[in-house]
Amino acid sequence: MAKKQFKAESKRLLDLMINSIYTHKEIFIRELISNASDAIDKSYYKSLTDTNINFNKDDFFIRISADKEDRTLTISDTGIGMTKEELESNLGTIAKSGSFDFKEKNETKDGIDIIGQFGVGFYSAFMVSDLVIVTSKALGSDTAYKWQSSGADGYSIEPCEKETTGTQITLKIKPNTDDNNYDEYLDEYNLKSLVKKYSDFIKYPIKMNVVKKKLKEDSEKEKEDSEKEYEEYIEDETLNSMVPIWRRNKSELKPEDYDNFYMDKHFGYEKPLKYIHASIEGITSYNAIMYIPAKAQYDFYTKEFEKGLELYSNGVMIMNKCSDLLPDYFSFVQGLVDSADLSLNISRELLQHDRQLQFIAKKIKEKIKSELLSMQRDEREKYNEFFNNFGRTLKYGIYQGWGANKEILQDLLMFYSSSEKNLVTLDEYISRMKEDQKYIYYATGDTNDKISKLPQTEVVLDKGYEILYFTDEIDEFAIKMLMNYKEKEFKSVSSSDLGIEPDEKESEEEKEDNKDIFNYMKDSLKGKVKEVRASKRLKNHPVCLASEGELSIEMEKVLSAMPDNKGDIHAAKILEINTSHEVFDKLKNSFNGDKEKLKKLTNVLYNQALLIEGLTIEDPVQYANDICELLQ
Ligand SMILES: Nc1ncnc2c1ncn2[C@@H]1O[C@H](COP(=O)(O)OP(=O)(O)OP(=O)(O)O)[C@@H](O)[C@H]1O
Repeated sequence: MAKKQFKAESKRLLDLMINSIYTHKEIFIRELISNASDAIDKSYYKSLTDTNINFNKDDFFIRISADKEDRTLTISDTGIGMTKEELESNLGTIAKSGSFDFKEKNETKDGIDIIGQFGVGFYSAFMVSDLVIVTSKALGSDTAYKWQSSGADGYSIEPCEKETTGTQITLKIKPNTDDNNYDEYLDEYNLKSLVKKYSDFIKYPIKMNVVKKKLKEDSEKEKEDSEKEYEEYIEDETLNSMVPIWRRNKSELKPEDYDNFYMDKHFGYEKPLKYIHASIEGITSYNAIMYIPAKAQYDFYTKEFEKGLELYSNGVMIMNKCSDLLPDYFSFVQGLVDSADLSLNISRELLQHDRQLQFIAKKIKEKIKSELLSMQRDEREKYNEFFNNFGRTLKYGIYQGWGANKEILQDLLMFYSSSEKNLVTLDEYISRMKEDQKYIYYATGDTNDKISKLPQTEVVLDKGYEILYFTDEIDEFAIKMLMNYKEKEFKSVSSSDLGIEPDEKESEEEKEDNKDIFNYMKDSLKGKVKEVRASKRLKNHPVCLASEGELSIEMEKVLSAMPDNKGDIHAAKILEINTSHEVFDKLKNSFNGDKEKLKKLTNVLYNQALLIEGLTIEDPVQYANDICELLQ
């Protein structure tokens, strides 16, 4: 029997494909099962238009069997089969997809769709086997044919015996190597779990004869457990569950069903906080089930974490983690998407630039947002829990996108409020703003408690304005990207211009009087502050720091803590002195009498202001010495 050569480019492609397209060899099983499922779809489809063909549901199935001794794995189906010519053209030419031809010729009816639209899947068989034998009998044909090939050297076709219509593919599994344990493709347990993993929702039964054990009849009652005897028997088991939960009607499903599915899929070990079920019919149709986990995954904040949703094409899993379906700021979402409309090209593993996929991703993003917003509105406790776990990810989303994600994310943000003593949304803040209030005020610090004691907050609180507490490092950076919310600008309580008129204005005369002393103090601090001036915000405290310009003191703190910090990032600091405080009288007296003492007082006050801000003192020894001397 003469061997035919694969078409020239096919030969190269075959080699490339076997060695590089698929990262996991085990997916060959998914490919062959989905081809089998397609072939059954085609039979079903023919039966819709040809009254001579009866489609009896029970006659259609896929069967897997493994023979360890022979090292063969066989996947057979009762689908449409292939004629000699089809074997030749479908399996002899890589990248010629028979499914695609079929689809072109026949309008899709009755929701039947065909998974394969690109012609490389079958060849994945060569990743695990060095001989592939396909015997096939086409629907309505009397003769069966055998196609066989051991890879790039070509293939042969000859007539053979086969009783039933359909296709049987036998793979001679490769011997084990140091790197690959091919035996696992002959192992019953492993095959079962691969089918579960990749093809659980194929709509036809995938059957396998499975060895089971039962108690021998006479061994049942009398004997002790250890003495009981078992016997093996064979059961024809259906390995897949066939109807995926996401294709079922929402009204049939209970919350427990979603929770169970979450656990079954090992998305997490705890009940999810929320499930989202989306069924979209349109130019691009898809079903999605997504979950907001109750807690961040154990590796969520590590480099190893991989975001993404499982991607199915018509019930066949084509990607374990499709990262293109989720923006980074929703990376905590878990779940899956199934669509029959994905135009798959080259490989099921290379989908990135697919337009349909981008469309689905956009819709999914909007759906997640609207579900989160309704949780925020109707289930505030739950939302708070969500936000405590994942709020930081949303804020990073605003920061990383340089504000581009503002529209989608800003309403999801929450901050602790000085007046509500709870997390509030920006919209809620705005709704409570006083008539004369120009800005959305915020204060930064390590904890809510520390912020509540900041001297800078006094004047804002005195005006009856609410303050948002920023305790996450990212907060102020994210807000800088937002710039404003509903046309209200954000303003740090430490900024030099608060937009609040003080009750008692410093008279021009006083200003002139104090100018010299403040200049002296500034000089004695040797460039550490940009200015020393009378504070308009302090009530009870003698001193505080304010900042001028884009970089705040809090941002300086965060940036200085970065590993690549060179110590050159400094906010423009202003030392504010409360001129109504008795400490100021001491400063004035020293200025007129003992300038050395004023230097010490200035250094102490400056360092106190640093401490209040949570900054470190540059020279603690000097600070301690100055205090000691002043006490003497
Ligand atoms: N079990 C089968 N029964 C009938 N025809 C089959 C079977 N397996 C493969 N074929 C035919 O061989 C063609 C090539 O298969 P192959 O898996 O390489 O590509 P495909 O299924 O079209 O696309 P995909 O890359 O998505 O699998 C198929 O389109 C189909 O016509």
